Amino acid sequence: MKDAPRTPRRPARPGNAGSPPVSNAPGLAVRRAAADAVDAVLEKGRPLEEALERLTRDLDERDRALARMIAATTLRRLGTLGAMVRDMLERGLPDKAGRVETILLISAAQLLFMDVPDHAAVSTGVDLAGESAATAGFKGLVNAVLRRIAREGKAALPDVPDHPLWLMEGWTSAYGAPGALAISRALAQEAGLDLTVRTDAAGWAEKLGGTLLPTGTIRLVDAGNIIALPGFAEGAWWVQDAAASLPARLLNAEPGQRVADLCAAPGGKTAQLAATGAHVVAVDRAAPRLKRLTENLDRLGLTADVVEADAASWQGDTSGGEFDGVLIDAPCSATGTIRRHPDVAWSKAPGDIASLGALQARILANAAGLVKPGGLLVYSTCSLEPEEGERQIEVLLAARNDFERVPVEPGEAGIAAEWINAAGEVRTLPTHLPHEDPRQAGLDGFFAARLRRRPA
Ligand SMILES: C[S@@+](CC[C@H](N)C(=O)[O-])C[C@H]1O[C@@H](n2cnc3c(N)ncnc32)[C@H](O)[C@@H]1O
Repeated sequence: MKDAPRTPRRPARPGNAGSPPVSNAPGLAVRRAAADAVDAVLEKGRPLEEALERLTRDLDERDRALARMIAATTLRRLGTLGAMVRDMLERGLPDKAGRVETILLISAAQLLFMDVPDHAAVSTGVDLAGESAATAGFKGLVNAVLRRIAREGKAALPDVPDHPLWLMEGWTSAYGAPGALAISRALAQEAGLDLTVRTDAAGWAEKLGGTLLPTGTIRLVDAGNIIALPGFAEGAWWVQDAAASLPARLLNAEPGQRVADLCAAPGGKTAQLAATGAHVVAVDRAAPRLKRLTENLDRLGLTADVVEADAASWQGDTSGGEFDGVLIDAPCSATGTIRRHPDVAWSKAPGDIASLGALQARILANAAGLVKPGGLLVYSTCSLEPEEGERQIEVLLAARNDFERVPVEPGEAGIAAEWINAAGEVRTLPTHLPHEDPRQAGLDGFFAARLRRRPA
C-alpha cells in the first residue's frame, strides 16, 4: 500500500555497541519490543503489525498482546503523550539522549491510558533506559519524569490533537476546524470489532453477544480471540468494518452477473460479492495477499476466479468480455482506518497522498474500460482525504462523458442520510454512528461513489 521512500521522523540513534547486558527482568522484554516497534514506525515508516510480528516472536501470547497494546496506545495518543512529555522535560532532551524519548512515551502511555500499575510502568521504563549505554545516564531523569506523570498527568492531559499537523490541516480544509478536531478525537479511540455475516444477522448478533448495526453489521466489544468465536470455523461471518461493507453492496450484484473486484485482497468485498451468487473475478497484484484471499474464501465456502495482475492495465479475462459490475477498492493512505491502525497516521507522509492519487487515477481510468454499457462501477477508498475520493471521481467524469453518477439513497444498505454527500456519494467518518461507549461508536472513514456507464 505504500511505496514512497520515508523520511526518518527523528535522527537515527546511536546503536547499542558497548551496552550493558540485556536484562530478562519480568515485563522488560515486553516494553523493549513495544519501544522497538514504536521506533520502527516513527523512524522507518514500517507498518506496526509487521514490526510487532518480528519483535514479539519470542514472547508468549499474553506478553505479545501487552506489547501490541502498549505500542498501539502510544501511537494512538502520540500527540497528547508527546506534549505531556515535553511539558515535563523543562529543559528538553539533548540529542545524545537516544531513545529516552521513546521510553518516556511508552511508559507514559501505560500510566495514562492503560490498566498497568504505576510502579510497573515506571520501573520497566527506568530498567529499559538502563539497558543501553546511550540511555543509562538518563535513568534518574526517566524516573523523575515518569513519577511526576504518574502523580500529576491524568489531571492535566494537554488538550492537543493526537495526529500530525499535515493531516489535521487536510481534514480542516475538507471538514472544517471543528470537524477535523472531532475526527481526530474519534480516531484516538480504539474501535470495536465489526463482522459481516452471510445470513441471519440478528440471530448471529444474539449468539455472539454483539450489537446489530443499521448496516446489518454485528459489532463486538472485547471480542477476544476471533478464531475461537462461534461461527468462525464454519465460515458464518468475516471481519469487516461496517463502512467497509458498503461499497460492495452499492454494486447490487445479482446471481449470474459477471463482476470484477479490482484490488481485491484479502477478499472482504470479494466474499460479499461471491455471496450474492454473482460470478466474481478477484484481481490483485500482490501474490501473498491473494493467497490469503483464497484461504478466506475457502473458509467461507465461497468461490471466485483469482487473478494476479496490475489493475491499472488489466484488460479483463478471456471468458466473457466486459463486466456487469466493477468494484475498485483502491490502494490508499488508509487514513480512515487510524482507529484500527494508529501507525498509519505516523508512517504516512504528504507525498504518499499524491503518489497514491496518481495510481488511483490510473486504476480508475482502466477499470472504466471494463464496464459494459449500462453496467455499474463502484470506486472506494478507506481514506479521509478528498484527493483519494471525491477528486478522483471528478477527474474521471470530466474525461468520460459516457459515465454518470448513480446517487446513493438514504436507507440503501442501511446508509444514513448524513453519510451521503451532496453528489450522492458515500462519505463515512469516524464521528458517525455516535454512542456513549466509544468502543461501540464510529465508522472507518470510507469514500464510495457509484457510476453507471450509459447504455450504448
Ligand atoms: C484496500 S486493499 C483491498 C482490500 C480488499 N478489497 C478487501 O475488501 O479485503 C488494496 C489492495 O490493492 C492492492 N493493489 C495495490 N496496487 C495494485 C494494483 N496496481 N493492481 C492491483 N492491485 C493493487 C493491494 O495489494 C491491496 O491488496
